[in-house]
Amino acid sequence: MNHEQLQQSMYKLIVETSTNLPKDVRRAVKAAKERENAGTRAAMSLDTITTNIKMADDHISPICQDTGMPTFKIKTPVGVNQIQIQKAIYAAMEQATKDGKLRPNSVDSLDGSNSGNNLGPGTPVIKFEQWEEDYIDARLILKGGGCENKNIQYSLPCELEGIGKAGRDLDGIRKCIMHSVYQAQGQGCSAGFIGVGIGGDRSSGYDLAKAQLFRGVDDVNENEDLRKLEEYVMAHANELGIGTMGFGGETTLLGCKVGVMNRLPASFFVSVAYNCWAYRRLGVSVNTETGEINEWYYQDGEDVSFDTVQKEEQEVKSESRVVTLQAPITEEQIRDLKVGDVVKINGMMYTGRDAIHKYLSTNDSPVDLNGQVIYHCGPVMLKDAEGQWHVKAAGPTTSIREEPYQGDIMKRFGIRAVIGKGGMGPKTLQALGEHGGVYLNAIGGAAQYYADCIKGVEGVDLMNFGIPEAMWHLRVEGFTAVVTMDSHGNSLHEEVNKSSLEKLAKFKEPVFV
Ligand SMILES: O=C(O)C[C@H](O)C(=O)O
Ligand code: SF4
Repeated sequence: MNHEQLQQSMYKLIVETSTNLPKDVRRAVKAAKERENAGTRAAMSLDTITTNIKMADDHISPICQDTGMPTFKIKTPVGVNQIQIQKAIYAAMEQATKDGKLRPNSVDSLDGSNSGNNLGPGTPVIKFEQWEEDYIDARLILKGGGCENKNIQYSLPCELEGIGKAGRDLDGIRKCIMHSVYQAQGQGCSAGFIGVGIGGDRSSGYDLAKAQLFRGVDDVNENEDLRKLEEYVMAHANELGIGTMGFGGETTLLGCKVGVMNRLPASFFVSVAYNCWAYRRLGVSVNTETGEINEWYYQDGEDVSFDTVQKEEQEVKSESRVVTLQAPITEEQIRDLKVGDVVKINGMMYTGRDAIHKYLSTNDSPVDLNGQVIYHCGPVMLKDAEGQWHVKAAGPTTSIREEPYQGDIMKRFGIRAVIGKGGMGPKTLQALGEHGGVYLNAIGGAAQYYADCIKGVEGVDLMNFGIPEAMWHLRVEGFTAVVTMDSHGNSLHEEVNKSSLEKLAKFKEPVFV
């Protein structure tokens, strides 16, 4: 096989997957957008999401800053050298990382160091299979860490919060799936897609769940029971009212695919793989002799374009109060904000995620954070020939991971605003009240949209933590986010969690008997 051409084909697969959302996913996002009422938070969020999808397309830049776990599924004719394919994938991964199409995302689990090139033990995941066709089928999914954290595995029988007892039958499975959507809330960047695996052991069950994510969004399950189950979940999960980003709304789930395999007599697992709206998976068929791409998968049908609503127009339609703030921000300005307000930030903000929060809990800050804004974000960055850094993608990361540290750090350093996604817990809410702070929710996955608001990179600290974990000093203009936790004890996340739990309880009665 032509090795250079094969590497080129794998590079194309990686770049397209990272930057161009497949058509079946676009159709689902578009349908969701049409269901939401104009002016609501859900509609505004979906506008940001569709604008972001278009920007990623236009700039050939990552849809979301989180490259996720690159997972390849490759089928090869008997006799094709799989080691050669593996080498081509490694080289292509390295190149795509250098070109800013992927974030360096492979981290040593023990010492926290980032390999820098997306290669390392277990990264990327490549699964080979042989088949009797005469071409190579290569598929790739980039599944982000935030949604991966919302995967869940049930062991039946069990007792589930809200929806009650789940037995070892189809109805028990139904309950697990409904519960899985509830427990994800908005933290996996809803509206999401789920792949469900029934049976297997703990690892093959999850594999089966993830394999479902390679099915087309519009395909119909051939197994009659599973088809009914998928249709039931699609009809009812949206009644939970979790909505885009957990802001409430009509659409919580965009797809549900269920697979089944045998199990052991003693075990009955239901494994759910949750994928965010930024459902980046594509596939190609490759000629075994030339290494060239013959065909792309998941791209059937007409182009799905999103009408580009200008940011300004969105505000006019929105019912929310819009407040512009210049950092550093005063306590008085923060105390004036209420849940539901839309805030536009100008000035500086500082990124900080897992490593920075842990560091700040026992060390001094490298910069004066008094009155400043912390952004839970691990961006994709590129350095030019002059040594200047540029932001290639910069959406928020899941904030709840910082819950153990956030309140103390805000108080100790005088931080006034924290921007992230998915919300934070009671400890932070209490600290916001005591100290005079606010939590702002940015739209998860909208990495191009936010990168566009960043007008300059003025410095960086703690680069030893690696690019995603370092503290980047960003100058922003019109960085827009919604107040979802305020200094008056209100939390939209708490409200949506509570109301969706009540709605979940409505699905307690048996359906599949
Ligand atoms: O790692 C990130 O940048 C984001 C992550 O995928 C998340 O959803 O929290
Ligand atoms: S930030 Fe959201 S959209 Fe991006 S990978 Fe994480 S869960 Fe997915």
